[in-house]
Amino acid sequence: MNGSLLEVSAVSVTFDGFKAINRLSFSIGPTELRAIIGPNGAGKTTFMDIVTGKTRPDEGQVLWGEELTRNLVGMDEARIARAGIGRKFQRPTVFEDQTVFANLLMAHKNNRSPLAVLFYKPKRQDIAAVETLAARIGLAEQIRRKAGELSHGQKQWLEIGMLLAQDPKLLLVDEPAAGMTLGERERTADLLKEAAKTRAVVVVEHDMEFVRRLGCKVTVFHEGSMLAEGSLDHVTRNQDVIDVYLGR
Ligand SMILES: Nc1ncnc2c1ncn2[C@@H]1O[C@H](COP(=O)(O)OP(=O)(O)OP(=O)(O)O)[C@@H](O)[C@H]1O
Repeated sequence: MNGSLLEVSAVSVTFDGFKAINRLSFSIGPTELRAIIGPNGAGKTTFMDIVTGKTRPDEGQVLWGEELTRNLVGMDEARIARAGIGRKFQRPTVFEDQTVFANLLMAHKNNRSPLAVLFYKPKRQDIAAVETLAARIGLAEQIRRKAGELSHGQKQWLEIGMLLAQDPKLLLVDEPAAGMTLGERERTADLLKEAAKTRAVVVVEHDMEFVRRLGCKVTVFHEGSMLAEGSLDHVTRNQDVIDVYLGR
């Protein structure tokens, strides 16, 4: 065991002659929280697309598992999701007409059809698991409300909860703090920190105040490669990082 759960090594992707990812290497441990920052077009989304199987790299490996024995390159998105990689996109995608409880139950049963849940009678242990999860994501009091009535921040937590219900080993989260109030950002940071105690969590984020709140190692992407890595203070003192952010 070498301490990594995911190891991306020397991965490249070219779109119409443009190298969006250029010999990128990245690794994360099994219970680690990591923030990825970088200017627009640095390759952050493409990186997540590669890990989740949406985009196939032209070269390189994406090794996965506690012994890093599986190469995810060439596996389809559904298989990668089943292998334990969950992804949260920027916009919440919850079932607005269903309650918080029904949304979480659906995810807990790993059944994406709202109709199936309608005709399914949950067992007592499923109800207890969903209630525990609702409390974990700060929505215990909203459990009977329809998801469509929640605030933007609460919808984001609900979706994080739906992903946690499936117990992924790695959770990829795209700009969770966007559009949130300060209070919601604080709670989101706490939720992600808590989640990373039992799994790996990668957060792509532009909001530096939020990244500071996460208090984790930061990886800076630039032009499809890793430019710097370390604490937020360490990377923001790095001259290359300063130049990139100032556009020099
Ligand atoms: N399907 C595609 N076809 C062509 N070019 C693409 C495609 N996907 C991404 N790109 C290009 O690859 C580069 C990296 O894009 P990517 O979206 O990964 O960056 P990013 O770091 O996520 O940026 P942002 O912070 O703006 O979301 C960009 O120049 C983008 O225009």
